[in-house]
Amino acid sequence: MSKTIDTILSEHPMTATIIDGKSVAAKVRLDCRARVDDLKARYGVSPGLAVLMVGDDPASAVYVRKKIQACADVGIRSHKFLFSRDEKQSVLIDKIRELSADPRIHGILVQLPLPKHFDLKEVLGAIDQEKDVDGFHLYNVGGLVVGGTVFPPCTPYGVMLLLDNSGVEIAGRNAVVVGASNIVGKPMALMLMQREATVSVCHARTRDLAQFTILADILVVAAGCPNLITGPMVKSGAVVIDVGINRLANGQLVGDCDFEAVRRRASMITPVPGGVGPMTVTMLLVNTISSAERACTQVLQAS
Ligand SMILES: Nc1nc(=O)c2c([nH]1)NC[C@@H]1CN(c3ccc(C(=O)N[C@@H](CCC(=O)O)C(=O)O)cc3)C=[N+]21
Repeated sequence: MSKTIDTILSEHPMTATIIDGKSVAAKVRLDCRARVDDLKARYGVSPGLAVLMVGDDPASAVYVRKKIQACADVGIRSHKFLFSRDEKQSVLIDKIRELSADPRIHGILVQLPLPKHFDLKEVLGAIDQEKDVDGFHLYNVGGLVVGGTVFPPCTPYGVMLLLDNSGVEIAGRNAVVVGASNIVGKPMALMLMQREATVSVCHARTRDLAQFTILADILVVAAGCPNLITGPMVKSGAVVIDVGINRLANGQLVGDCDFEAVRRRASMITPVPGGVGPMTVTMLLVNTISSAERACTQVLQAS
């Protein structure tokens, strides 16, 4: 009699295949390049992204630099706007309104986190929803709830692409999301739900977290706690997506999983760095290009 997959898995501790975010990102960026060239040829338009950054948080500066470099790589114009950390909110909002009205700008991104005296809802609400390439405006969040949003938020969108690109079946499977932030955990859960996964959402402080994670066929961890997920918490053969980015005291960059231990249980795992991070930046490019394409075709329909 042939063995069930569960028997085979329990008899053979596995070493997970590494899901290479960099190489998937490179493939998607090739496609981006082609779409940018096409926009230029058909409409004489090159997509434009505005990146607004408040303060000089070193991590934010690194991410902003990566985004701007990625834009340059595929032919997207990027415009960076820096504000001092004690800038008035109204000055930032005026700039967002100006960019919202500028037809050469197709995407507006406000780098987060903002200093405490900013009201995040008001700032994000000032972004034209048709240019909200981060997908953080309430309109786009609502779209996500109903299914089929205009701009899926970049990190969970990138995770879905990694899963699809790796041939992971989603419908009917158990997905556990650890971390319920507005930018990763919540939209991630909604996207997995939309694809008919059975979704549980946990927190770093969930009691007996392992009781939930052990059921996951697909485990997405975005809690920002190094070593939160240890080997025994992971079901044999699970697909593990580590969204955490933590800088240790020794300067090392690690995710939320004890990578070596989890790797011996999982069938696939994303590394940190080189997993979800490169996809986040890439999906920003995808959203910006989609926005430019939409703007071009809308002009045609109107005339
Ligand atoms: N409005 C807004 N939109 C964002 O998309 C946004 C944000 N704010 N605030 C911060 C988070 C974080 N984020 C990352 C981008 C790139 C990597 C990335 O490229 N990581 C590399 C390594 C990074 C390194 O070496 O430091 C990797 O994982 O391989 C990670 C994280 C975007 N975010």
